[in-house]
Amino acid sequence: MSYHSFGDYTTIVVFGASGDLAKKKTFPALFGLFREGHLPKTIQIIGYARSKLEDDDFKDRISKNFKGATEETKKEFLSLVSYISDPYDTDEGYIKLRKACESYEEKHGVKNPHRLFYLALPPSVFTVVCKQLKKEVYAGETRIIVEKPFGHDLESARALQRDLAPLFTEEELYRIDHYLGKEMVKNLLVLRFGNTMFSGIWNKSNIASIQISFKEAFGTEGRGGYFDSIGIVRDVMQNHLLQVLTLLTMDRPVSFDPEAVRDEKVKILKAIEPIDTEDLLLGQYTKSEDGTKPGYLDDDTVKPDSKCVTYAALGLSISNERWDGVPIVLRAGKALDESKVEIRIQFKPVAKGMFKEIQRNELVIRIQPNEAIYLKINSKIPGISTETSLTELDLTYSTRYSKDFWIPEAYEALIRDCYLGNHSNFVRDDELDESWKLFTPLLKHIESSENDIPLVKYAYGSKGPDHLRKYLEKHNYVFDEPGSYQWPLTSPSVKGKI
Ligand SMILES: NC(=O)C1=CN([C@@H]2O[C@H](COP(=O)(O)OP(=O)(O)OC[C@H]3O[C@@H](n4cnc5c(N)ncnc54)[C@H](OP(=O)(O)O)[C@@H]3O)[C@@H](O)[C@H]2O)C=CC1
Ligand SMILES: O=C1O[C@H](COP(=O)(O)O)[C@@H](O)[C@H](O)[C@H]1O
Repeated sequence: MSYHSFGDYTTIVVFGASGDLAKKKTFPALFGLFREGHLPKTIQIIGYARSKLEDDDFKDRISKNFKGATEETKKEFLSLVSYISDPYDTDEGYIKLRKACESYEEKHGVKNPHRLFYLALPPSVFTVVCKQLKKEVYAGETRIIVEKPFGHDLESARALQRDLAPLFTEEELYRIDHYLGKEMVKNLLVLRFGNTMFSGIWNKSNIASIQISFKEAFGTEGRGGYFDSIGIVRDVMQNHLLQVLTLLTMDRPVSFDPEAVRDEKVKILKAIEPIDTEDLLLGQYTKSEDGTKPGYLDDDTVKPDSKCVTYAALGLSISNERWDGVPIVLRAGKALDESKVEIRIQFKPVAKGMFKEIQRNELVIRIQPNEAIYLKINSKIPGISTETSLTELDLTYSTRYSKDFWIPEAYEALIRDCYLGNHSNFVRDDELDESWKLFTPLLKHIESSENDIPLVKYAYGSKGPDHLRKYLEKHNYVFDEPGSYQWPLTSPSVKGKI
C-alpha cells in the first residue's frame, strides 16, 4: 500500500510542549523513531508552549524519558529541536513559528512545505490554536494530530468538530486513540482475516461470548481532580475498548486501505444496540485491605462525596447476522490486582456424547503486558492416561520472537503512520460521532443527579466488585472448573473425562 509520506525536510511542531504528555509520550516517541531510523535526520522539531523555558532547560525536560539513548543519538536528536514560548491566542508566537518554518524551508530549497502539528494540549485550547495555525502557519501540506478527549459527550464532540471542520479537511486531521497503535491491536485484522480457521468461525454459530477487559493496578493518585469529571467509562471505554471491539467484530474490509477499514468500523458501530442501563456493574475503589493504598475518596483533589465510577462492566449486543445474540462485555477498572488488557472469546461447547466432561475452547488475545495469543484446546493427557486436559496453542511474543524485533510503542507507531500519511489507525469523524451516540445516553444516565446509581465498593488491589463473577456468568462466560486448567501443566492430575 502506498501513502503520501512527508519528506526529508519536514517541520514537526508540538504544541503544549511543556506538558505531561509531551514529556512522557510525544518527545520520547519522536526520539524513538529517530533512533530507529524512521525519521529523517534533516527534519526540524519545534516545541511551542506558554511557559518561559530556555532551550537547554526544555531539552533537559523532554529527554528525561528517552529510551535506548546513547549520548550521541540524544545529542543528534536534540540538535534538531528548538522551543518557542508564546501565548496560544495572539499572533506573535505563530508569526515566529511561520518564520522558523519558512527559513528552514528556504535553506533547504523546499517548494511545497510539509508541516506536522501535534496538539498535546487540553481541549479548551484546541480551537484557538487551530484558528491561529490556519491563519498564520498553514502552507503546503499540513497534518494535525489531535489528542483525546474529542469532546465530553455527543454534543461537545460535534461542537468541536464544527469548529475544526472549516479550518482543516478530514484528510488533514489525525485523531489519536493510542490503543490503535498497540502492536496486538494492529494484529487483529491479520489474525481474523488472514486465517481461514478464524475467519470461518468468527460468528454467532461458534462464539458464545466476548469480553474485552482493561485492568490497571494503580488508582488515580495525583490525577483524581482530572479523573473526577471523566470516570472510567469516558476515560477508556468510549474510546480504547470500543475501538478494539470494532476491529474485533467488523466485517472484512475490501483492502487495508484506511477508508475501507474505517467504513467497516462505522458500519459495525451502527449495528451496536443502545447500551442497556439496567445491565451495568459500576464500582468505586476504597482503601486497600492492608490500608497502605488510598481509596478514591481519600484523594484531596476529588469531591468528598464523589460518585465517580472507577470500575465498570457493561453488556453490549450487536444486531447483525454475524453477532445477533452473542453477549459482549466491556469491563475496565482502576486500582485492581494487576495491570492487564485482554480479549477473551469463548466458543460454544462441543457435544458431550463421547465425553463425560469437556471444556470450552477459549481464545485469549493479550494486548498488554507481554503480547500473546493463546487458544485453549482440549487434548489427551500424554502417556497411558485416557483423560483429557485443557491446554493451549500458544503464541507468546517474548518466547516466539527474538528480542531483535523492534515493537514500537503506540505513540511511535502512530506518529510514524501520520508522517507516512496513513490514516488507518486514526479515528474518523463519523466513527467518533457513532461512538458518542452509543455512549452519551449511558453517561447521562450514570451522571444524572436524579438517578441514584448503585456504586459497588471494591478494595484497592482486589479483582474488582464481588459481583463480577456473577455478572460475567450472566453474560455466558463459563469459568474453568477449579483445578481443571493449569499452566504450565506439570502433573497429570488435571481433570476431564472421556
Ligand atoms: N498526560 C497523559 O498521559 C495523556 C494526555 N492526553 C491528552 O493530551 C492532552 C495534553 O495532556 P497533558 O500534557 O497531560 O496536559 P497538560 O495539562 O500538561 O497541558 C499541556 C500544556 O498545555 C498548556 N496548558 C495547560 N492548561 C492550559 C490552559 N487551561 N490553557 C492554555 N494552555 C494550557 C500548558 O503549557 P503552557 O502553560 O506552558 O502553555 C501545559 O504544559 C490533553 O488533551 C490530554 O487529555 C491523552 C492521553 C494521555
Ligand atoms: O487514555 C488513557 O489510557 C491510559 C491507559 O493507557 P495504557 O497504554 O497505559 O494502557 C489510562 O491510564 C488513562 O487513564 C487514560 O486516560
